[in-house]
Amino acid sequence: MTGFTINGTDLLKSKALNGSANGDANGRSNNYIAEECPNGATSSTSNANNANNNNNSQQIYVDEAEVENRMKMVINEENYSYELIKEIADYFLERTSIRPVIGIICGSGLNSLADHITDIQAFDYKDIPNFPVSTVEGHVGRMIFGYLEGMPVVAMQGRFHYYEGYPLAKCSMPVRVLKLVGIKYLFATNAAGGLNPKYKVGDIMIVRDHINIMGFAGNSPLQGPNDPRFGPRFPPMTNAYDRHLVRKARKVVREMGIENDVHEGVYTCLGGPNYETVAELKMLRIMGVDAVGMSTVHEVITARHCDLTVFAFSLITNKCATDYDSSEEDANHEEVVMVGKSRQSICGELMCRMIRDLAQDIQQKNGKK
Ligand SMILES: O=P(O)(O)O[C@H]1O[C@H](CO)[C@@H](O)[C@H]1O
Ligand code: HPA
Repeated sequence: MTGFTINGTDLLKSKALNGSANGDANGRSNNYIAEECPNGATSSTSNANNANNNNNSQQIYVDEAEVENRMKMVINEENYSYELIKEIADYFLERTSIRPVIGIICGSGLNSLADHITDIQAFDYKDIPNFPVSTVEGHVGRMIFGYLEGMPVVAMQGRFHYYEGYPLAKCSMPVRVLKLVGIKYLFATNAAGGLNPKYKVGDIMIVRDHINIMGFAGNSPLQGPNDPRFGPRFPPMTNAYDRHLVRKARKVVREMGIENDVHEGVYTCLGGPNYETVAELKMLRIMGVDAVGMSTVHEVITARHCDLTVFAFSLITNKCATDYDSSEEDANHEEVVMVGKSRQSICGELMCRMIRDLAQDIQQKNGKK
């Protein structure tokens, strides 16, 4: 966690070292002295202890209320508080009577997935209070409520990426909004580079799992104070992509007769916006990555944290070059969007059939109750 410093003093560290929010057992308040050691390291002592403290360190008075304020600022700016997210959810709930069960995120060039939705009510991101705006070509920037295969759904035509300048928590904040709107399932889609040599441009990869490389570097959408109203501090990720929905997708793909163009694999998200070097792609392949993009992973982590059931697929929009003499063209976003558009009908059909099948399951389950 960064951003909690005054004059180089780590406020969070000071707070943690100095006891409860209401003062210590001896009735001392939690205002305390933080010491900035000459070597740049920081240590803290309580106000009372410090009277006897006679070393060379520079002393800085740290106010408990100020710490709380700073924490709130960071939570609101980067993580969005539960209350703020609820306000955004209420904005929709007050304006539409549709109560979606499934949330869909349309990837680059895949806006048309939402064309299958009927009885739509659309909200431009720019009109939604406290909502970010899409800045990437191929992402319309609209939230669409309606019905798909008879199921109430909500679709995001446009997502937020880290490279746009949004922190990860803000990129995936809409997932929490959709949770509070009432969805139970998240269907995420993306455009991705095919790293598995068997993948062709235009193929689909059902996401079986992901590798959270940004998480390896300590960057997570769940970073910061945890609000248990969303989920636990340490959520498991072993069933991140629901195994029943993966099985269902296999069946649907067979029914569609497209099994030769569809794979199951591992996705990873890099920060972007640059595409990868050959050396990076070689490393990712060794790690077991099949498709690479710049989204989805943080959305799925956020979705699993708040107990949504997740299904995701990648449209392979380009082949990644893993040697310097490769004849593959350099990746470029125009091509990514173009391939998305050229494969919109197959991606749309997969989505519709999955939702039709899932709707039948849900009906059956409800019938049995
Ligand atoms: O993941 P989506 O949003 O589909 O878009 C993918 O396509 C863009 C790069 O061409 C990046 O934003 C990458 O993440
Ligand atoms: N790399 C990263 N993100 C992408 C790619 C790629 O090759 N294609 C589409 N999104």
